[in-house]
Amino acid sequence: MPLDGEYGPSPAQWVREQVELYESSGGTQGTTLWDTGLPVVIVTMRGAKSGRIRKVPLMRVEHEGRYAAVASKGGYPHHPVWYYNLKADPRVELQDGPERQALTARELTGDEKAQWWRRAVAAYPPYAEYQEKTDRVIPVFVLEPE
Ligand SMILES: C[C@H](OP(=O)(O)OC[C@@H](O)[C@@H](O)[C@@H](O)Cn1c2nc(=O)[nH]c(=O)c-2cc2ccc(O)cc21)C(=O)N[C@@H](CCC(=O)N[C@@H](CCC(=O)O)C(=O)O)C(=O)O
Repeated sequence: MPLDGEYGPSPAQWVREQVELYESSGGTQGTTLWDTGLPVVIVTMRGAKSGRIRKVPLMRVEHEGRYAAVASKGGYPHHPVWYYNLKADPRVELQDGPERQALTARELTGDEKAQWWRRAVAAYPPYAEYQEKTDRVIPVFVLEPE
């Protein structure tokens, strides 16, 4: 069942604008992190408190049809609030370029997390710097088909 309801745009203009460009272009524009050329996906989820639809751009970390969602938030001391959304309702829709699919989020631990962390850092090396700069252990979810 698709995630529908009232959309709650990000209060961060650069994030809101990236979502708008990505979606309005059918996933042909706004698909990288600024001018880095590194690919971005859009993860749609339900707000844990508001019930509103939230759309969160994340770096694209993909392996054999599954994706990682890295709750780095630039190494800030606190988790991004979307972390709590996924804990409350793991159903997401992921847009990767023009492709959109329903996936389920599962928080990772242990060896599985370590494996996906290596993949994440390979895709976006600053993740390692973010983890260095905070005592917070950056959570990683895998987004996978049901
Ligand atoms: C600012 C806040 O955002 P956040 O959920 O903390 O997420 C912060 C960032 O992680 C988020 O903006 C990411 O998209 C930033 N970001 C990345 N963030 C990452 O953590 N990892 C990435 O790999 C990443 C890549 C990326 C690429 C492009 C880009 O444009 C942004 C990127 C926000 O949107 N707050 C809303 C509420 C959002 C929300 O989900 N509220 C919940 C309540 C949640 C709760 O409080 O429990 C609800 O609706 O019920 C508000 O204040 O109105």
